[in-house]
Parts: sequence; C-alpha cells; structure tokens
Amino acid sequence: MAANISSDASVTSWTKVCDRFKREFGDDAYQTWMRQLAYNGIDSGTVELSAPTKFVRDWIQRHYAVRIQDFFTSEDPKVKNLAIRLSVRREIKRPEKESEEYDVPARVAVSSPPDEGGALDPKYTFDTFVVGKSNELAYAAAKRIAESSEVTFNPLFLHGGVGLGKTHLMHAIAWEMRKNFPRKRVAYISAEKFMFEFIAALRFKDTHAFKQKFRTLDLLMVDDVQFIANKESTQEEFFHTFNALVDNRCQVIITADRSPTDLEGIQERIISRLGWGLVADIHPTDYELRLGILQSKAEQTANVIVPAEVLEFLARRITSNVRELEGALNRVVAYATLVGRPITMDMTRDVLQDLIRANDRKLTIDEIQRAVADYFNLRLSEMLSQRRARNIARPRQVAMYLAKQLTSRSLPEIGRRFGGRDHTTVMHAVRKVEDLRRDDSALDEDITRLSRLLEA
Ligand SMILES: Nc1ncnc2c1ncn2[C@@H]1O[C@H](COP(=O)(O)OP(=O)(O)OP(=O)(O)O)[C@@H](O)[C@H]1O
Repeated sequence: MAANISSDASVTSWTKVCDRFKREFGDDAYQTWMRQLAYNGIDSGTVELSAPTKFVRDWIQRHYAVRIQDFFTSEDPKVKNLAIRLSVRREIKRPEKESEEYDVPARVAVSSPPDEGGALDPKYTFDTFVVGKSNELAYAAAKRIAESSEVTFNPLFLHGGVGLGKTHLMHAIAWEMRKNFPRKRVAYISAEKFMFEFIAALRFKDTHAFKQKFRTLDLLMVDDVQFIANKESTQEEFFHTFNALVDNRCQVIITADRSPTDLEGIQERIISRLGWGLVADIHPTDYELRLGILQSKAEQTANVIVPAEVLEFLARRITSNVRELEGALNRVVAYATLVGRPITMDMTRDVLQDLIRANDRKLTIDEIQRAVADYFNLRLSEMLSQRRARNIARPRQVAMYLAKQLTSRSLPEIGRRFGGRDHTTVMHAVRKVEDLRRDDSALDEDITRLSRLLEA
C-alpha cells in the first residue's frame, strides 16, 4: 500500500481524472465502474487504486485502465503506471457456488426486460445485408428462422471472426420476426448482459423473476457467448435457461467468435448442446463480397459520389473485417464532406494511410506459388519441379517474378523456395518476365490480374 502519498495535490488530480472519465465515458459508466474505485495515492510514478472485487477490477482493467492512466499522466507527467488492487472485501452472503462473479455494481437493474426489439439497430436488416459465399449459409439459416413458424433446427449457432456480420444478422432476424409474427416474444441479449442480469438477480435474491423473464420467450438470441467462458455460475444458469427454452420448442440463436468445439472455458455439456442444431460459420469476406458491401453502403450515402475505383481500392486493401471496411468508407466520405471536395484516389490514400498500412499483410512465397499454379492450371509440385516444358517453365518464371515484386525476399531465398534453384535463375526469370510484359499483352494482363488477386 502506498504510504504518505495522498497529498492534497494528488487528490485534486483524482477528482479531475474522475471528471474527465465522466466526460469521455458518460455518467452511467462513471457510476457503474469508476465510482467503485478508491484512490490510494501515487507512489514512485504508480497510481494506486483499489477495486471492491476482482470482477470490477478486471473489467476496469480491460476497458478503462489505459484511459484512466492517460488522464493521470496529463495531470501529472511523472505518472507512468496504474495499479488496481483488490480492496479488503466486505463479507457478503454468497449463493451456492463460490465464484468471482457475484459482486456487481448496485446499479445493474434486475427487473429490466431483455431487449425485446427495443434496442435494435434499424440499419441491421436483411435488406442491408449483402450475401456472398462466405456468409450464405448463415444468411439462409437466419432467413429461415425469421420466416417460419416452425422450429427446424435448434439452436442456430453462428460463429465467425469480429466484425463479420453476426450481430447484424441477429438484429435482422428480430426485425423480420416482428413483422411476420408480431405476437411472438423475441429477445436479443449479449452474453455479457445476460451475465450482469443474472448476477444482479442473485444479489437481489430475485432469480425467480430472472428465470421467468427468459423462459417465457419464443426466440432468444444470445450474442458473443464466448463472454461467459470461465464464469461457472452464469454458465450453469445459461445451461438451464437453454434447456428449458429448447424443451419448450422456443428457438435459440447463439453467436460466438469461434465454433462450439473451439470455445474454451465453457462446460463440455454446454458445448455439446450448442452443436446440436445448425452450426453456421461466417468466413472472412472475399474481394467480391467486400466490393458488394461497399457499393451497397455507398448507395446509402446521400449527396456524396464515391468513384468505383475508390470502392475497388478499399475492397482490395481493407481486408480485415467489414466493420473496418465500413469505417474506412465513412472516414473518406466524412472528410470529403467536410472539406467540400469530391472523393478521389489521392484523397482516399491520404485519409486512410494508417488503416492501409495496418492492413498490409505479408504475402508469402508459398501463397504466390499456389495462386500462380492455380491460375495456370498446374499442380504445385509441377511448378517446383525441374521440368522445363514451356507450359510449366513460364508460370514458374511468373511466380518467381511476383515473388520478387511482392515480397521482400532475396533472390537466393526465392531460388531456394523454387526447388533449390540458383539466384541467377531467379534473376533471369525476373528479367525475362519484364521483357515479356512489354511485348506480350495477354501475359501482361495475366500478371496484372494475379497481382491484384494476391494483393486483394
Ligand atoms: N454481409 C454484410 N452486409 C452488410 N453489412 C455487413 C455485412 N457484414 C457485416 N456488416 C456490417 O459490418 C459491421 C460489423 O458487423 P457486426 O457488428 O454484425 O459484426 P459481428 O460479427 O457481430 O462482430 P463482433 O464479433 O465484433 O460483435 C456492421 O455495421 C454490419 O452492418
């Protein structure tokens, strides 16, 4: 514990930090989280705070600690670290299971109903969801649930990486259900909120109301179920809720960032149940889908024309996820609107410098070899062989050329990766292809297309 460190000046800093927190994150976050912290002072450049429970501490650590430290540093540049310790616990009566989850901020409402459509985002509908190879199964399953009065598969488990449209699809189902079956009780809740409500119910000894609320639904959607990993008692309740709903022929839809079998820290029996119905994976987007999504978003952007080459450029370069892709388009549109100039390629590159750099992925020689072999209908083994037939040697030279152009590998290294060839062979291939590109427009086009594919 820091000694003699809570001087008047540092207490004033704490007050200012609290004010800044409130301004940046709002009063709710302040009341729920920040107010739970006690300020102990600053010791050798480390701010010492204490939290009443591990849960609160971890939450603040994960969501707010970086900003809290920034606020302190801007008050006092000598602050270099932030330590949040657990304060001495007051005793509370615990439910059956020992778990870190029980202490919750008193403000979490016990009686609030699940979001029965109320908090749904009006932009997330089936109409605004662009379908491609990577998400067609998830889309079809979502549509089926929203349109049919029968439960055909239960649960629907949607999984995929961040920002690929899982939440969008859930909201779309809720909207559509509202339209098709207005009397059905549909609830959408994040697993995080489910946990909060459950903990609050325990705290206020109101688990009966909690159970009632969830077990009388026609459709329950739980987003980001990975959140309840290692939260034993929440899992317990989730499992019972889930079973009760399925037994009542109520549709359950779950999303997660990975497949049921890859979920860690979730009880085996839950994992096995999650896999009972339909498991639909949303894969990362391909170029065509990214372009389709951008075109659709650009059409919804009033008053600003986004040139096709800008959309193509974004679809090629921002590959991480749809949320980032959307963000990139929004940034360019906002900039153009602000400065009152039409959107151009130069402007786009300029505005998105950081994002483009972050998305620049390292292409490997192996990827190039596979792509070229595919493109020219060869087997990879043929490409790497010693055969000199023109239909094999030429693609091999093209692949070496692309490896030189698109990676930072040295000539000897590229040679080694092409069946142990000498660096002079690679040099010869690069020059040969450069010459051919000038004279052979068909080959030139092939190479342009291949580069695009590889860089997309
Ligand atoms: N196929 C699509 N068509 C149109 N918009 C999409 C599509 N996929 C994703 N989006 C948009 O991308 C953004 C991120 O999607 P969403 O929030 O649904 O992702 P998520 O998979 O739930 O991510 P997370 O795991 O981070 O919660 C949203 O604005 C959504 O509308």
